Amino acid sequence: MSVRGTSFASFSSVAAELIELSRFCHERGWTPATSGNFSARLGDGTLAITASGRPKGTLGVSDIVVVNADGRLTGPSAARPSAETALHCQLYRHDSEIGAVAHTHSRAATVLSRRCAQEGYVTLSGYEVAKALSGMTTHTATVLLPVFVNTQDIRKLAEDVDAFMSAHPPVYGYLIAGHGLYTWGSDIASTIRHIEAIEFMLDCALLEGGLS
Ligand SMILES: CSC[C@@H](O)[C@@H](O)C(=O)COP(=O)(O)O
Ligand SMILES: [Zn+2]
Repeated sequence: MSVRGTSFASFSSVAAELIELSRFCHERGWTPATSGNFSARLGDGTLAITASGRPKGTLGVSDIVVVNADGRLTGPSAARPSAETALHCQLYRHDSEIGAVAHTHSRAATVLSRRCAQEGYVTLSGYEVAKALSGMTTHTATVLLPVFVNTQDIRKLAEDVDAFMSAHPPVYGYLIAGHGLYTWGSDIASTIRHIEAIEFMLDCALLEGGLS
């Protein structure tokens, strides 16, 4: 599928890739109702991001908006950027290698993040598919996903995520309790690989019924 192998040449090509990525996640049940949001870096330092409140299975190009590094619209638009734009901006600010970000509300991420909210992290250990994560070379490594308390204070959450990422690199993604998963990659192709791998491991962990 064309989601794999993205270049960040133009808004229209990035928008098409984001629409496809959104549909890909929606078809797998990872973005129920209008949940989830997706973004990618454009060549000029701005970001293309899904508009707020739109059903992620049927996005059109008018459902993708452009914001600057602070999350503000770069031009007139009938659509508002995602309510969680600040979480995307934090990631792009934190690491210049991040080229795309995906946020899902899958059943596994929702249940496991609630189950592990007290501990503050979900550990995914012993899964071969962990090697799909960039830089991960062995299934024996543990993927640790921090779990943050859910809040409507997105700016504060972004600060907390930033502090965690600075203190505990490398971070492949994070969970928000009862809410969902954020993950990212150097481009849309690696982001979709990461989200598939992490969602798969979360599904396995949910089936296995235990986590520490
Ligand atoms: C439909 S409830 C989910 C939202 O509150 C939010 O968490 C979400 O993921 C989507 O917000 P959005 O503003 O559409 O990007
Ligand atoms: Zn959300």
